[in-house]
Amino acid sequence: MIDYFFPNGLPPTSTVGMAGSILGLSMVILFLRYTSRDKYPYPPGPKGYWYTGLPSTKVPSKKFWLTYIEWGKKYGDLIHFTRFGKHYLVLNSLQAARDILDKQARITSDRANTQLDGISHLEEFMSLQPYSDKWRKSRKLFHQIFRAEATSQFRPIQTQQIYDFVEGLRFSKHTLKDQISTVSQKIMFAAIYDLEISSNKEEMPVHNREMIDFNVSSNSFIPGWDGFKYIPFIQHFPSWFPNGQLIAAHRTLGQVTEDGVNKPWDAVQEKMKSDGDHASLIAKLLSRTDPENHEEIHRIKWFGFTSIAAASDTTVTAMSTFFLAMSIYPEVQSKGQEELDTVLGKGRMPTFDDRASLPYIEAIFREVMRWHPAFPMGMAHDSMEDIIYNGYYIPKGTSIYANIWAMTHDPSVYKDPDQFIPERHLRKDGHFDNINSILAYGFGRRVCVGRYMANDTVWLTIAATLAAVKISTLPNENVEDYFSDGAFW
Ligand code: HEM
Repeated sequence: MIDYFFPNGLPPTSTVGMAGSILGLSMVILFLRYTSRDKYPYPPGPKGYWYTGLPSTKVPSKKFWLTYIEWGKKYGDLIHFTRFGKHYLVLNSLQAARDILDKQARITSDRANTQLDGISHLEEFMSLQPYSDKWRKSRKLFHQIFRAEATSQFRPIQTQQIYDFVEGLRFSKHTLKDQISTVSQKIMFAAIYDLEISSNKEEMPVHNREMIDFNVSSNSFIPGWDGFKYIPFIQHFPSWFPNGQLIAAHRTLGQVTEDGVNKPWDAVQEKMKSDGDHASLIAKLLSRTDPENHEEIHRIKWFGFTSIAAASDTTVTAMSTFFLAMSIYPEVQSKGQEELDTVLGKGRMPTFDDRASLPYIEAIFREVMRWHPAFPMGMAHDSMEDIIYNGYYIPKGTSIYANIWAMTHDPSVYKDPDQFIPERHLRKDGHFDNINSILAYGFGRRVCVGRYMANDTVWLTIAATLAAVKISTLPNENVEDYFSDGAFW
């Protein structure tokens, strides 16, 4: 009988002991989990049904960040709900975000990956990778390239492209939105691949656009909308099944992503063969990598497309926000232009070296980042352990969203938060808050790794545009149309 269970004889006592210990430990963990769960309630929030959780009709898809502010009036700064067994938590206050996402970053820096994300290759993007060795190695690579001291390498590219963009504002036949999107992508394609693109409608930038559009149209950034992905075996469900189109769309996205990664990569490989002087960032990274180190080469390949995808639309949103603000607040525009005229003299274009002498332009930049943060609710951080916070139980595996919008529009911190008031950032001592305090870049160990480059691009766009163009004279543009929904989507 015993032989039946252990055909190779009884296991050694140490193995039995170990198994016993593991069993015992598991029971203790289970016990602790249950006692934590029993002792501490989940944070308050709207209730749903067993398993399916909050119905999708109750999960807001438009201006969702505002809905959570409304819900906050009823439930408080922490709002909890479930969808298909997955726990979601929205943090409406900066204090809670600092406590949970910054101070406990060791256990709140995960990203959830599902079977569907594997189909669409989303798991290859550093921004979407779980908190793992794979992510750590990618993040290190990004950090080397985009850390504060290194981003000055991109300034010549940013300067040339932004000056050309400003020049084009006077006569270009393209819409403002296309011009902004083009310059944002031009900067990134030049910086990463040394590839010149002339329009956002070209094949390579379009792959990037399609990927972003997918994430936006599938509501990927909205707390709870990805709940269906956690249904077991969802990747095998037929297309007529609810959400079946989204499952099929993940397969299509897989192809888009592959093209997005491969096309510029192949173009760089060609250039490296045909042009001995080719010195793109990708080529430089490859030149110091062992050709047999396939893991590192794979990482560099995905570093390229991830940078393009992460940078383009976020930067576009910040730039567009600036144009919107200037068209609505002409007095702010005039003040910025006066400062430029006084400090630089009429007709001189600003450079990065002028930044410290232009406090009002700096204040406009800070206000742009506050007024319409590009990612109003950032990206979800998943918890890797159970957390007890302020007497509430946040289970392991909860997707935690910081409501950045709520924090940058907190009336107790910002008077008249919906108004665009650069003066609120000017202090008597002439100093500004550390650039890392800009909440639009997120939190903890997942904070935007490209923020120093983004600061440069957005700041120079503001300064150069105000130095050369009066925004109300843009040809037949109603800038507000670009923000039909309060942010770029
Ligand atoms: C105004 C422009 C930008 C804004 C507002 C912005 C905002 C953000 C936010 C909110 C996150 C998520 C942070 C979190 O999880 O807490 C993020 C992540 C990221 N951003 Fe940016 N971003 C901008 C530009 C850029 C640029 C220029 C790059 C260049 C490469 C970049 C690369 C990334 C990457 C790779 C991540 C993922 C980091 C990780 O998961 O470890 N971003 N960004």
